[in-house]
Amino acid sequence: MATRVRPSNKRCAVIGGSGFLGRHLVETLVDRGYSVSVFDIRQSYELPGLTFHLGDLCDEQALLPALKNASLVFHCASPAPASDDRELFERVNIQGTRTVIQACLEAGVQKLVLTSSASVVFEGKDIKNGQEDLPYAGKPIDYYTETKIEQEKLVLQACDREKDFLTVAIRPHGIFGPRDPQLVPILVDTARRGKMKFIIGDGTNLVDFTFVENVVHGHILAAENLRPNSPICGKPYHITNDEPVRFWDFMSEVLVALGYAAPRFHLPYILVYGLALLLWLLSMILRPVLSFKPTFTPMRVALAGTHHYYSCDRAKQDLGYKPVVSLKEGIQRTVQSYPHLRKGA
Ligand SMILES: NC(=O)C1=CN([C@@H]2O[C@H](COP(=O)(O)OP(=O)(O)OC[C@H]3O[C@@H](n4cnc5c(N)ncnc54)[C@H](O)[C@@H]3O)[C@@H](O)[C@H]2O)C=CC1
Ligand SMILES: CC(C)=CCC[C@@H](C)[C@H]1CC[C@H]2C3=C(CC[C@]12C)[C@@]1(C)CCC(=O)C[C@@H]1CC3
Repeated sequence: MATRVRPSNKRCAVIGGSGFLGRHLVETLVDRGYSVSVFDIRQSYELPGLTFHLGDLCDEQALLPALKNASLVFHCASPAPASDDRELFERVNIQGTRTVIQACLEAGVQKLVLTSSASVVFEGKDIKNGQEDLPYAGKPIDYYTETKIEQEKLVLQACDREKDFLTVAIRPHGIFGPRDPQLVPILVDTARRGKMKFIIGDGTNLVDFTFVENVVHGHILAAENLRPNSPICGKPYHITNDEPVRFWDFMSEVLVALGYAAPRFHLPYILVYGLALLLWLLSMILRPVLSFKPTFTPMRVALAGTHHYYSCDRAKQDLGYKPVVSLKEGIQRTVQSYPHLRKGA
């Protein structure tokens, strides 16, 4: 009879480990003595002792070698929200996540931690101190959100104590930090093109921005607390900095620290949202003949002009979560890591 090697509980795999969050997670896991294998469609760095497996997560045969002997898998791969490619999101976030679950079951993985998103409940309307029991967005604003909802449902529903397969979802919001390819680069690009002069709405809307190391901390706590008798099985958890801040204050602080002017003039939210919707419709209609990606998408305008901050009381209670880096320190460390994005650089 073939003997099944019992996976070590310090052996894990990170799907999407070449990405912004994935790489920070991998580095922390290695520091904490985990043996890590990375699965991604690209390799963005090297680290001693780390095994890289290149492949598409939609391909189970490519995934299986990366999951071999791992008791724990983190799934933090997704196409970038800016791609706005419906087919790609459906293939990777929905079909691909089914494949990840199937591969985990086949490889004897015991725990799966998904990086979901707090945006799964966001429909463009204010959310103040939102709890995890808010319903999923009935009318998600973009395909990214639509497929993140389905992805989270798939992973949480797959939690099965009988099969010795436990799952949990982490819902971060507005991740920022060194090497982030999205937040600071988009902001600086917008400023360099002279488009960061306006505040959408009255500028008082509160939002969560979460330093990447806090998100990593939340993921590892979830993994280490995921046991058959624990209350966290099959549940989602908000992970934020627990310091909601005005969206426009945060943007201004980063801009000014990098040498750019803070936005000053106000535009009515409804007007900008309407324009963004029109532009988006136009880009859809013209897609067969002309491809252009508007900076001001309805989702971005909604994120910039509404309240969206979340309670992480559930994570504090069930996971013992507490942010490890304050917003102030997170902003300082982030700004210092982008010398090439300073004005004049
Ligand atoms: N950045 C943010 O503010 C937030 C991110 N999230 C979630 O966190 C996760 C990580 O996001 P980031 O690190 O910001 O993104 P990222 O784009 O830096 O990393 C995603 C990684 O997934 C990989 N990937 C994409 N498609 C793949 C495929 N078919 N097969 C294998 N690998 C594939 C990419 O190559 C990339 O390395 C995602 O699931 C995202 O939805 C959730 C909330 C906020
Ligand atoms: C809180 C949260 C979920 C942030 C996610 C990151 C991005 C969605 C934002 C990072 C930079 C932001 C930004 C805008 C929208 C949202 C971001 C892309 C604008 C395009 C909004 C309209 C403007 O006036 C310019 C902004 C540039 C930066």
